[in-house]
Amino acid sequence: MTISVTTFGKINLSLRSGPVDEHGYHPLRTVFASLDLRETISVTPASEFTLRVANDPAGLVPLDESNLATRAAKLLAERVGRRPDVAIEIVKGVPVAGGMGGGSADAAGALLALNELWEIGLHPRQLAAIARPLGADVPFAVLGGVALGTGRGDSVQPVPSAVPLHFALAFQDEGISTAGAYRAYDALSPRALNQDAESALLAALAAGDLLAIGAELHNDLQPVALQFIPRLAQVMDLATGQGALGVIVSGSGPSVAALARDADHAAEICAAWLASGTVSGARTAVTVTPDEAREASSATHAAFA
Ligand SMILES: C[C@](O)(CO)[C@H](O)COP(=O)(O)OP(=O)(O)OC[C@H]1O[C@@H](n2ccc(N)nc2=O)[C@H](O)[C@@H]1O
Ligand SMILES: Nc1ncnc2c1ncn2[C@@H]1O[C@H](COP(=O)(O)OP(=O)(O)OP(=O)(O)O)[C@@H](O)[C@H]1O
Repeated sequence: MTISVTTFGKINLSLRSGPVDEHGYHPLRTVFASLDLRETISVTPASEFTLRVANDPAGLVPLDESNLATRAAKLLAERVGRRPDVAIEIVKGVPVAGGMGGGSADAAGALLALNELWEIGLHPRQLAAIARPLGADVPFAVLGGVALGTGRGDSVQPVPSAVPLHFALAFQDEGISTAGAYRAYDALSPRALNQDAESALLAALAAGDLLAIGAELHNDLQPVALQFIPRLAQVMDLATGQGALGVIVSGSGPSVAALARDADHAAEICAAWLASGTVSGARTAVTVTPDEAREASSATHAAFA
């Protein structure tokens, strides 16, 4: 029997970070949103653990013990006291090292699929708690939707969002290491977190006010991404010139997200980017509702091999 689940890439509509703590992590307040960039994770009983990754032509995803889906499977097996005797297949849909949480989505997918296959019966909230040591973004990747992340970004509470948000996304060939981005951020001497800095964004999301949402998009890591890849400033200006309602670097970068009025407007921004030669790829994406995320992440099909 094979169990397949879909999990999603994300952007941070708002990301604010305080200075590094004694554990080398940064206290965050971030508003996550799942986008319809899909990772499919399939698990099948096997005599020993194996991992296959499809749709990664450049071979960027590690296949060793550092793979986040492998780590997730082994962590869950250990928690329930069994062998991780499973074959995992991942079909990538999120660009690797683009600041869009693809590896975290794979870890989340492995947890959700194995929870079904091994009939563990944990609630997604319990899986999100188990997921914390795998990475700060993994608890949100388990739950999906639109949510406020605090702590390291790993304490996640859903927030209301009234309308779908259409984005144009611009990708780059080179990646930015998340740890490297936070290290460079420290050199900017960040100040302590303001505890309600995202309240205007949350109000705009609840009201479905696209103009206000666009104006409130914010990323403290953006200056760092622009230092690493100065061309991103041009990419952002191009989207603004096309009438984007707001433009940000996604997470630790280097992907850029431009909020559009609707799907057609998002496609126009992508066309302008592709014509400019400043991006390695571009596509439109829309936010995924909590219901869609929940449905996709509970075993979508169980097929008998
Ligand atoms: C940039 C974001 O994607 C925004 O959601 C996340 O903050 C990063 O989440 P992630 O990739 O799951 O991060 P992890 O795998 O936990 O950590 C990678 C590295 O990022 C840095 N890190 C991450 C999260 C955080 N709150 N503070 C940090 O300083 C640490 O140096 C850590 O060694
Ligand atoms: N299953 C996986 N898929 C992709 N990358 C993985 C995976 N497991 C481990 N990695 C490693 O994690 C690194 C970051 O990959 P990922 O695509 O998750 O980046 P990201 O989207 O920038 O992450 P984030 O937004 O969470 O900071 C990759 O360079 C790769 O070495």
